[in-house]
Amino acid sequence: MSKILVIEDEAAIRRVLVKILTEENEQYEVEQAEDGAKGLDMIKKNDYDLALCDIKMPKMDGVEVLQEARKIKPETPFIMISGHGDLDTAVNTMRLGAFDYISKPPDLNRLLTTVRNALDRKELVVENRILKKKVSKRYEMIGESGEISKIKDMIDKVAPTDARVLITGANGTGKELVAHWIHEKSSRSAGPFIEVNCAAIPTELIESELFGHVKGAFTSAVKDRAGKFEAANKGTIFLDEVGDMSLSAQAKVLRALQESKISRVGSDKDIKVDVRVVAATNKNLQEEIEKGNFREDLYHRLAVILIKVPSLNDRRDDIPMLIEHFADQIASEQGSIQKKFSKKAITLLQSYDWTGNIRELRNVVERLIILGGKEVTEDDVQLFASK
Ligand SMILES: Nc1ncnc2c1ncn2[C@@H]1O[C@H](COP(=O)(O)OP(=O)(O)OP(=O)(O)O)[C@@H](O)[C@H]1O
Repeated sequence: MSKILVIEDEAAIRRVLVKILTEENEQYEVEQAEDGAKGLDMIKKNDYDLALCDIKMPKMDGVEVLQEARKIKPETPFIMISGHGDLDTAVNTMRLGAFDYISKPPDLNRLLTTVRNALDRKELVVENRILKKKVSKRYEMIGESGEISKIKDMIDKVAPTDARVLITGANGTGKELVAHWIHEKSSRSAGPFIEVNCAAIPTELIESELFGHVKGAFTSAVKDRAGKFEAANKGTIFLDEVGDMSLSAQAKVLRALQESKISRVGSDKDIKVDVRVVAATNKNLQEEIEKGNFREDLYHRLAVILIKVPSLNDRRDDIPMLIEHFADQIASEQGSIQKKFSKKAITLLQSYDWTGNIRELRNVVERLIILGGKEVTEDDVQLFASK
């Protein structure tokens, strides 16, 4: 259903417009207002997908209606209807945000095409807004504790520079989120953000994954292929679980960092790359260096800036906000209404041991939303999330 409002003081024209639209498409639900003030009032109270608005009207003219409506419902498109004397004004309303204008008496074809176009665009605008919200919500960094504020400050300072950053912290503390924001807030944000999970790639494939290969470099290399460093050119590469990288891959990464160039496996041709490196690990790299598992020179190259992400147990003040955030996120993912958590339920959750960190907290919130009552209570927590 598309809700359309016709604001027109001339009864005959109003009737014609309503008739044309209702007969054109049974999905059009058309309402009418006989002057500008009434029209604006209806816009305030309802969500219309489109308004058709006459320019010359008593009480409040169409330009005023448009300007006021833009303030309260900017997403509602306006098609202005102009009479003989106000064509210039009609053209000017486009600058004020009107979608289009039609002249009186309305030409049937032009009217219907403009209406269709305006409705299509409205749908796109709304879809786009939902998508954008979804994307930014996924990466929202929730928390106001001293610990998280320090991290946010650090991101703001470090992001605009090209400095390499090493992010440390236990599993599920939000290291990837930090890396994402370093990229987003940098001048490279229009470029790619390429993530490589070094622990998930078999040792024998990591070099080819990072640097690419040429045909014949190894048995399965049937054609030339670019690696992640090349893919991340002009952007950021995020080396997650960097502590799990083989020593030979470490040597190649070191060269890429020192000389800003790489070569594909099986080739000695150098390729220049302009990539910012952000790495993360849950390992204690100092210990790995002592054990001979990690190159000290690479460590110093990577850890120009060190960001330590605290575990959830060290920032319990953020737990209530995180619960609310996840409850909201899960409700919108599942298309259900958001459940509230009682104060006591939140306090109990706040006292738990969250060694599994934020990822574990999110899973618990999801479980409680599915299994708990209308309002998630302390009993629900004890039953379904006891530790
Ligand atoms: N401050 C935060 N606010 C909201 N969500 C968060 C926050 N920190 C982490 N998350 C969410 O928790 C989950 C785990 O975060 P993330 O993947 O960044 O952790 P990680 O430290 O990279 O984990 P791993 O070491 O296992 O790769 C993600 O879904 C992330 O969006």
